[in-house]
Amino acid sequence: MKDVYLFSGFLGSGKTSMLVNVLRQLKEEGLKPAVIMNELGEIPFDSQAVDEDVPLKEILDGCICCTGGEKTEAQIQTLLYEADFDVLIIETTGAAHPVEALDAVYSPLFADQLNIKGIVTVADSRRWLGRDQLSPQARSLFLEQIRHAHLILANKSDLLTEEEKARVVFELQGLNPNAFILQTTHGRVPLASLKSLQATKGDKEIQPAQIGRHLHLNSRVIEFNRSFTQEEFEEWVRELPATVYRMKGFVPIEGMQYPMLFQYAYGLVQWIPEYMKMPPKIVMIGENVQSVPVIGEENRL
Ligand SMILES: Nc1nc2c(ncn2[C@@H]2O[C@H](COP(=O)(O)OP(=O)(O)OP(=O)(O)O)[C@@H](O)[C@H]2O)c(=O)[nH]1
Repeated sequence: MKDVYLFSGFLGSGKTSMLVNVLRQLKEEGLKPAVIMNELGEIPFDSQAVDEDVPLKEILDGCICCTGGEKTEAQIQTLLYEADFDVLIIETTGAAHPVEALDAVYSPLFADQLNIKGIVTVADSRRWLGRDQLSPQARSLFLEQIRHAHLILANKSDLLTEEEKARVVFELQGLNPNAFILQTTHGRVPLASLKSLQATKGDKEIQPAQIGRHLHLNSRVIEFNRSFTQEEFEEWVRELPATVYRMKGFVPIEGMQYPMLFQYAYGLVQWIPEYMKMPPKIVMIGENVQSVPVIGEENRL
């Protein structure tokens, strides 16, 4: 039997950071992991985080209504057929309801080959404290991801005071009294905590809330035809509406040879120099992102 973990969590909470960390630990133990990754947006950005020797299937989808169970089921089938692995990790998009994804894994097609260990939800601790700023639909999704988890990471704890950390754990435990909660930074979860999970059969009966269908999340690819200073770019980011939840990609910055890797999640911007020429574009994910004014577009009018 192959162990299966489902990684869930709101946009930008730290799922890919956790994935990278867990893959490393699995390899150190001599286990062979495989990954299924569903991403919103047309740029296969997160898959770069997975080493080439790890079998990987990805769905790049702009529309969350289409990232449903059938595709996951087909991906699992292909992996079982093509690849040799011991542990399967399924990273859902930050817009997915974890139980819908779990449903696909419980398919009778491979019930005798997969041992479903459980849902691990990464929560951005700061976003948890600021969850009232989310639209009601986005907040419901965030809460559902926590409610159905078997293990919760209260991630980004480096950004909180001791008092805030205690509050986050207390509140998360209140919402999901059955899950084990860990305070983490950069998704660093000990492999032993994952291994000790065993999803209860009762989860199969949970009716998916289908929240994703009502949450009008969309993604937009923004291409740049000029360079910016970091300051002007960050000023644009600061003025964006709160319904822009996530951005990632490559931005041409004045004085830098190649576009810099840029990440944005819940008010935090991260820049990392790139040593290869990556395409100067980012993906923006949120609600109604089509109407958001974009930096640099004034030149094209
Ligand atoms: N300060 C801080 N930043 C973090 C932590 N974990 C992740 N980040 C940053 O948060 C951003 C998003 O992290 P990812 O791991 O890509 O999040 P994700 O959930 O995979 O994102 P999506 O797949 O786009 O939903 C990146 O810029 C990370 O470097 C943490 O514990 N502390």
